[in-house]
Amino acid sequence: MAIAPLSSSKLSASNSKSQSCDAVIIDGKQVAADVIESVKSRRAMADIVPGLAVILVGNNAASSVYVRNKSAKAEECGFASQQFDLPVDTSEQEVLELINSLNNDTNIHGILVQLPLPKQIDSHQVIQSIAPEKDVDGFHYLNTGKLTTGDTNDALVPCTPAGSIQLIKSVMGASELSGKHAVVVGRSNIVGKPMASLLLQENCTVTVIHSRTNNPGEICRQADIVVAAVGIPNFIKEDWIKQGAVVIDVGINRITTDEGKTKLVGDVDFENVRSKVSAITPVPGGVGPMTISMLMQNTLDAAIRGKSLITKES
Ligand SMILES: NC(=O)C1=CN([C@@H]2O[C@H](COP(=O)(O)OP(=O)(O)OC[C@H]3O[C@@H](n4cnc5c(N)ncnc54)[C@H](OP(=O)(O)O)[C@@H]3O)[C@@H](O)[C@H]2O)C=CC1
Ligand SMILES: Nc1nc(=O)c2c([nH]1)NC[C@@H]1CN(c3ccc(C(=O)N[C@@H](CCC(=O)O)C(=O)O)cc3)C=[N+]21
Repeated sequence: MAIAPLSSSKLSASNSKSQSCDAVIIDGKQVAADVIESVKSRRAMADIVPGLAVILVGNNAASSVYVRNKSAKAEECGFASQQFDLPVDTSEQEVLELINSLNNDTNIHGILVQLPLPKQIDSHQVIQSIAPEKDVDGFHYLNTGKLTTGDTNDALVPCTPAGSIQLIKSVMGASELSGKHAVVVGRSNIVGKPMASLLLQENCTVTVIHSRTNNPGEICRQADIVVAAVGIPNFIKEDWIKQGAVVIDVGINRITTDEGKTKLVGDVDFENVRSKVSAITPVPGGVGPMTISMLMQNTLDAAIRGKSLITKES
């Protein structure tokens, strides 16, 4: 197994293709750690303490783990992190009031509401109530609008797609990405759609597959780049993949093995697909750690922009 360290991150096309029998397993933990190092040094240079508020409603076990990981990483970066654990029966109004107070809190630069929310709360209303400049998930209309129009200079871009692009760029130069056929499997607002927008911006030819797509395997087989964000284990099979493709597995699925153990797997049949690809992300250790790193990057960017606005106004 070849692990791609960041030092060899810009593998050339010929390089990656010659490894088609021995795929590069993209080391998401390493790329994510490099992003964190850059966040730490930029934070120190800017001499600010970014404030990140993470709101968790209810006690979903997986969500609690993610939220704890986010808060721990924020502290490691020198941020002030505040975690709000609200009971499962919290009303929408109570969440909106909390967000309103965080929107007005000058020590808070980033607000994240962990999804999914309990059914009495309309997640759409909640997300749109976050001040766009503090929307570090990049889910507010202003940020999604900026992304789809290509106005990404001061947009907050959704963390998972932003991290996935960075992983693709760790094995493919920007010029190589241009003109490639990228197939995104999944069209959610948090992964599939923003992923397609980012790939378009990299001049890829983009196809999005969803649950109503006819002949998904046939389409996927044409892809130079496959991004899988479906939520179904082993959804992407070996015969869906073109020789030498780059495969990014966003899926996070908890399955029970024959031995009765819980295991984390992606959406790609990793063991059978890996022999065909030039590069592939593992689960765990692929996109997941990048999501958290990009959240830290977005929070720092939001804090730096907030500071420069205050300086300009004063
Ligand atoms: N690694 C990370 O950091 C993150 C991982 N995830 C993981 O990524 C996966 C996707 O998440 P998310 O986008 O939120 O999930 P959603 O459930 O919101 O979206 C799933 C998408 O897959 C499509 N889909 C479902 N079944 C099929 C099918 N049979 N054929 C083709 N397409 C299908 C759906 O199509 P349709 O729209 O037609 O229903 C939908 O667009 C999950 O495993 C999630 O846990 C999510 C966020 C971050
Ligand atoms: N508002 C909001 N923003 C999100 O970004 C968001 C969300 N809600 N709800 C849930 C999904 C899922 N998600 C993950 C983040 C990190 C890992 C991650 O770090 N995964 C590790 C493994 C962690 C483990 O062992 O469980 C890995 O893949 O290596 C996974 C999934 C963010 N999401």
